[in-house]
Amino acid sequence: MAPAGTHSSSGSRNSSGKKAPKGRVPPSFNSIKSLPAGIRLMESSEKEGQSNGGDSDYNNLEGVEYVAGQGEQVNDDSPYGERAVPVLDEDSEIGSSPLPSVPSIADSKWNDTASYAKKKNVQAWYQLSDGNWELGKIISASVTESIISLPEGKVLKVQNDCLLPANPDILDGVDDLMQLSYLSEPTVLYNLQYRYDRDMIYTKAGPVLVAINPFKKVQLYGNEYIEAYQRKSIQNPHVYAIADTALREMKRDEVNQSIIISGESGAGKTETAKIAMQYLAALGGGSGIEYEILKTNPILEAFGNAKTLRNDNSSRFGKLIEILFSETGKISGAKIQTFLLEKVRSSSADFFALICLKILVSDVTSFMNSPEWCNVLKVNVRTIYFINFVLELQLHLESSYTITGVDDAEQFRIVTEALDVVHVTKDDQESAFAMLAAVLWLGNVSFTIIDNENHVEPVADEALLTVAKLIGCEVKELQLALSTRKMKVRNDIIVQKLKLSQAIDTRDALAKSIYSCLFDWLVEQINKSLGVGKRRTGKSISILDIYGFESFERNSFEQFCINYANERLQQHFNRHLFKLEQEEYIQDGIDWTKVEFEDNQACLNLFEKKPLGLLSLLDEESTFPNGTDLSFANKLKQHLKSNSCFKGEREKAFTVSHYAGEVSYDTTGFLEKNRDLMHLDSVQLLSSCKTSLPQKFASSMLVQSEKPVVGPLFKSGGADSQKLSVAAKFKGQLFQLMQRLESTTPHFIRCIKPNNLQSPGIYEQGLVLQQLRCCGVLEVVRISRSGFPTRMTHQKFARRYGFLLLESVASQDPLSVSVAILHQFNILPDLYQFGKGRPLDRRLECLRTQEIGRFMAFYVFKAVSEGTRLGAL
Ligand SMILES: Nc1ncnc2c1ncn2[C@@H]1O[C@H](COP(=O)(O)OP(=O)(O)OP(=O)(O)O)[C@@H](O)[C@H]1O
Repeated sequence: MAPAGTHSSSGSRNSSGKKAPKGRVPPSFNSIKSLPAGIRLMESSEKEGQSNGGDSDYNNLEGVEYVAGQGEQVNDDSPYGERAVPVLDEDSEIGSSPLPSVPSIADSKWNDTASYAKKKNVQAWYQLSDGNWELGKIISASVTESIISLPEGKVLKVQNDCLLPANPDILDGVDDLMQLSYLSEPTVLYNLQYRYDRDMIYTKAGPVLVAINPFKKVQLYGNEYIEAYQRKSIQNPHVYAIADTALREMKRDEVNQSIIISGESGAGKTETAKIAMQYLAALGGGSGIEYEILKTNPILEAFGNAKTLRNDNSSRFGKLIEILFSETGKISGAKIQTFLLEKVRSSSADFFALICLKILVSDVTSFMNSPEWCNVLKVNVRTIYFINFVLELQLHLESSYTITGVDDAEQFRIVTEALDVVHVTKDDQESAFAMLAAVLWLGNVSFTIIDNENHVEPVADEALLTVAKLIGCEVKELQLALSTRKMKVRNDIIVQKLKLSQAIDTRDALAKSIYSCLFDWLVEQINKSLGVGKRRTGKSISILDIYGFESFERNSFEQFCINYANERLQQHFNRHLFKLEQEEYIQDGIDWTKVEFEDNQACLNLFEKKPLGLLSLLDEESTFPNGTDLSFANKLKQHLKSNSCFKGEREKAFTVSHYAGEVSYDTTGFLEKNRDLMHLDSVQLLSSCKTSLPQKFASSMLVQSEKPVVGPLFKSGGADSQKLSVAAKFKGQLFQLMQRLESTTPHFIRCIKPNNLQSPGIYEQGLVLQQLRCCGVLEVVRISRSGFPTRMTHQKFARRYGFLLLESVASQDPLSVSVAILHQFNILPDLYQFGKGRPLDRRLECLRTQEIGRFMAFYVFKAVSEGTRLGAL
């Protein structure tokens, strides 16, 4: 697998061979390819070769006919409302497509159909040497080879098994990938690109919503659209549609819901989460609390996001926001939980410095105009530019920290206004900004060597004095905390002087701790403001915005944690979409061929197994005072070499086979980041401060270290704070999260980044494909299509179609009515199946309706759609 972060940009603008869109078509309320609005394909005049299914007459579109009044049925049982399935003749070639799975080049059916293809001037996908797919026209074909012409006039002779069939033009840009007759990597890529080129950034992949980041404003949002989705006058895939379904299902089933948004950095997760929140706020609002909830976004973004190489506004934390509803369906409050704030990202404190800068100093203009703020923060524009963290940061990013197109002064105003809305008092705001300024100034604290053993002392300059003033401590105390460490030896306390590197580490650790405590404190303030306390009565919708799978050239502890979290989330995804689906069929006695899917349990075991899993071994090594990154790597190789998901690499590296591909980790810094030690001297310093926030931070650090914990505690150097390892804490949070998600009905949104330049209009095939593979989109379509995507209770089926029966069977039970309908219209038995009925949920349903609820499922996609059947009837 090519690493996502290092993927070579082999794609190009509109690089597929299909004709480029003629100008941009603004998205209209009716999607151009939501075919259910009454289009059906007539039988092709030429049916030859239909049995092998790969030989449709793509160019013959005269057969498209409009059939009135067939697109209005809403399928209440479908997770995302009405299915947008093309209405096709029962035996039309699209309906009878034989390709429910993603064929590899080797499985191509092309050989069988080449001669027909040639005769009908069929098009096919051909993979170029750069990995991109192009659409070629078959000029001539033999049993094994074809001659194809590519868009730029190139003519090639290729092996037939290097070609993949293309879909007929009528399927260009369909709303749901499930509708594609030929489902393969190029057809999926092309369909998504077709839509993306027309600003239709949302596409369904069965039950999953795929969202492609447009990197520009698209006309798809706002009240008009919200109302249209609420009224269901628009059926196009959208985040609003997902939020609407979640809201309806929460009310209907009285079950908590979750919207799980994933994707790699810059793919659009946070924006998507905000769009979902916007919809929920519009529909469930009224009390005013929704306004507060929306205002949490600028605050968390200001304090927790940073400009990175991949995203100008990258969230450096995972976030779960649970929106609570009253029994009447109105928003009553919310609760935010954050995960693994990335203060560990860099040992040189540059990331959190960047965050501070974003709030404090990127707002240069307003600082110039605001002497009061400068006074509060003890900074001015000139000094800011000379702060060490900033210089380090500029070097690190090789670019300026300023973000093009962002009005800093306006952003600063938005953040302070949002803090007002969530009831953070002006005094608290001032203290919070002072803490950020202290973090920045700490970066400027320098040291002089005072003896020939390289011991140091902080220089009592402007930086040191300002930090002391901002946090409210004596300068002397600060100097001591940064240059000495108290050690307990038997009953005596020994004061050890620090060497330069130790002092720098201590300084940076203090800065990081202040920053992360400040972030936690802010989240706590927000939760207090949004909390419903005992008033909580109804259900909730949780929105999870969490970093996706990461694979870079160099992968460290952060990628290790992030990818572990993604393994768990992938299992959740698998469980819900594949496993539960299959289990349901088995329970219902539905006869179906088991569809295989990648189960990632083996990889999770590699991480979680005790005592010989990656996490346990990491914690064990972190507790050894003499443990090093190298000894950790060696231990892994010693104990895990026979594990099929693990591979030892040279020196300090190892490779894990994740569901999304292999990732090699470099263990450099693993132990230090996992221990994340905070020296007691620094905690004591903060608790001795006269200002309230540092005192609060100190006590929360102490509480954390004193908490009874399950997992290893770190105690090194005698007097250091004992605490849970970062990995153990992360695992605990992840387990809690999974438990919470397990009790909800999930809705999945997969965000895709179309290019690494963060620019509109560029669609890099390779990059998109890589992400589609990583998030299992192709797999989910394959599995959903090969099952029974439409299910109805017998009652519903009988109610809906019973009137079509020639003889009145009103007195009969719903099952008999259903059977009669299917028999009357000679519906082929392989197109549907009757279920046995569900032991629990269906029985409850029965109790509710006082009817015998038995369950029936029938094929939709393999041959006909529900709409087609109506047409046929
Ligand atoms: N629906 C959208 N419409 C317009 N622009 C968008 C949309 N979604 C994302 N963007 C643009 O892409 C940028 C990155 O999106 P976002 O911050 O949501 O990514 P992310 O997946 O949350 O990244 P990270 O994991 O780094 O936080 C946004 O700042 C915005 O400019």
